Amino acid sequence: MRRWSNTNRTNGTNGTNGHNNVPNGVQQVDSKSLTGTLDYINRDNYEFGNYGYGKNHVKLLHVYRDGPKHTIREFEVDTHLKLNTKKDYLDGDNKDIIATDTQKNTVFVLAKKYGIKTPEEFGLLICSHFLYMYRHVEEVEVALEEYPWERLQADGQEHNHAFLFSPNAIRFAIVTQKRNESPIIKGGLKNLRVLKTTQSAFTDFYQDGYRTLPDDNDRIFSTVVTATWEFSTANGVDFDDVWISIKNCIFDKFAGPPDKGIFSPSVQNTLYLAEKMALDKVPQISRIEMQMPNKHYLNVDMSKFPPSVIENNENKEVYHPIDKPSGIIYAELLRKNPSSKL
Ligand SMILES: O=c1[nH]c(=O)c2[nH]c(=O)[nH]c2[nH]1
Repeated sequence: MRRWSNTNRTNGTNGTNGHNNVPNGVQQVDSKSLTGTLDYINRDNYEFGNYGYGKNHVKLLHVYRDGPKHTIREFEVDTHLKLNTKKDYLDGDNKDIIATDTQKNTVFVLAKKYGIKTPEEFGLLICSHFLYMYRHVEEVEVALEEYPWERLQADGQEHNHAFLFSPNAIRFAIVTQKRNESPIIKGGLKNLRVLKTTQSAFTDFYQDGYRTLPDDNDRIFSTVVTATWEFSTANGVDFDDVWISIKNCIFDKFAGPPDKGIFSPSVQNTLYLAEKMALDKVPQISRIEMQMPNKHYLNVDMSKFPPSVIENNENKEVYHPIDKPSGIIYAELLRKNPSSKL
């Protein structure tokens, strides 16, 4: 391996004979043919793991104008391609490379030609375009993240063309397709931060000499939900509806009814119940995975303060939010027989 250094020795003391960094004892040959020989040996010794290339964060706003009523969708799109040769990597031969700049253009042209309904459908369109247009493309992956625009309401009436950025949750989709195979369509949400002030406990967990955390019968529960689900079909699916339904399953199992709420014995149980409800409610998904970091709000021990400072030291008002460390709870739930629901 070449050693990079900032000294400029040419007298051979660095283990070379002073000419072109050829190791001592090696007969000097034409450097081009030596490189070629080494390449040949290396190709036999090594193989590629994952590889591919593409354009990340292609920003795109699409405006659909239906008379005075306008509808917008704004995305950041990543397109990744895998070609059926590696001559670009191995030989520096660029002939097959569909430039990442071309990939960016493709996103704009397809949005202009066909419009955008949902991130999932736009992802499917981009995948089929690349596979159809270029025989040497073996696999396409398109990841889309949507900007959370909501139509503005004025006096209870929906505005025709003004929108509010409402980052309650970020929607994303990932569509991958290999040549001659069906696409894999995933939908998801992230950054959905929620908190409740009661109806959460954590008790009866493993007791040994390492445990210091006491049982807590009434704690703050806060998390930032990430959920990813996989569709078993695209036929007749209303992808917007599915996204809202699954978000509502999370709210149902986290928050419960507005007056009484719903009791959570642990993050694990709440996560499982939300996933189960999503699989029950949305037959077109085959699996769902969620992550729920436990954003801790620690009780501040007011008993340490003297009565002259604080009278009622039974504290149910003041908590100390802790960023790190944070608990992380995750699980994936799958249908045992994926085709049984459809
Ligand atoms: O809901 C919880 N699950 C845990 O696994 C855990 N661990 C912990 O310290 N607090 C919590 N809370």
